[in-house]
Amino acid sequence: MSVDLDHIRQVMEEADCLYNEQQIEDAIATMGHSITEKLADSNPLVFCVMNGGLVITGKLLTHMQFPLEASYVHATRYRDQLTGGRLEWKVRPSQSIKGRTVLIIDDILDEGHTLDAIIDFCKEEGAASVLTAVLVDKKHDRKARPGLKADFTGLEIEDRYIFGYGLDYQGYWRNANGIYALKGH
Ligand SMILES: O=P(O)(O)OC[C@H]1O[C@H](OP(=O)(O)OP(=O)(O)O)[C@H](O)[C@@H]1O
Ligand code: HPA
Repeated sequence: MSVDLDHIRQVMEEADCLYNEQQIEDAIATMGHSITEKLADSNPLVFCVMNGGLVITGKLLTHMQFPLEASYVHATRYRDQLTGGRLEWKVRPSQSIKGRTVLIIDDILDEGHTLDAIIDFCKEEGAASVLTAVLVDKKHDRKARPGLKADFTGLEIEDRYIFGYGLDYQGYWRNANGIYALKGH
């Protein structure tokens, strides 16, 4: 499918900025501090959830100055759509997670099916403990289970379709240096 770049540019021009770069960087630094307090002595295995987790993971890692191993998993359920479908695993963890403390980092906890599936997988593989960190938690009552929360959350956002800082609109604007809400959604 060909992409209309004029549309992609227009989406950014019309979007509402919910958080600017400084607000997000401050939230990431606070998350890094909390994660360090909790995990500094646990030799964790840290997984970025590709693709959306790319930006937050890279930035968060520089606030985690203790021994850890960093790697990635790739799971997707939105595939350029505005609503989620079935979770598809593209890359599962390549190293053994048995007995390890695992930290999963993603851009967003929306309905939470993605994180839940990755948590279940890590537990089935014998992880000693599984913690989660997300840049944003979307406020609504459609969570995969009541009260679902990440262990570390950067920012809360209203119930709109958002992009920037790893989050995409039709595969674009993961590189936007703020968190933006799509006009009309
Ligand atoms: O909480 P949920 O409702 O499950 O949604 C959150 C997931 O959706 C997005 O991934 P997506 O499937 O769009 O793939 P992407 O990371 O490649 O954008 C996002 O990066 C999270 O992984
Ligand atoms: O609001 C969103 N924006 C981009 N990707 C997403 N994946 C789940 N929710 C969202």
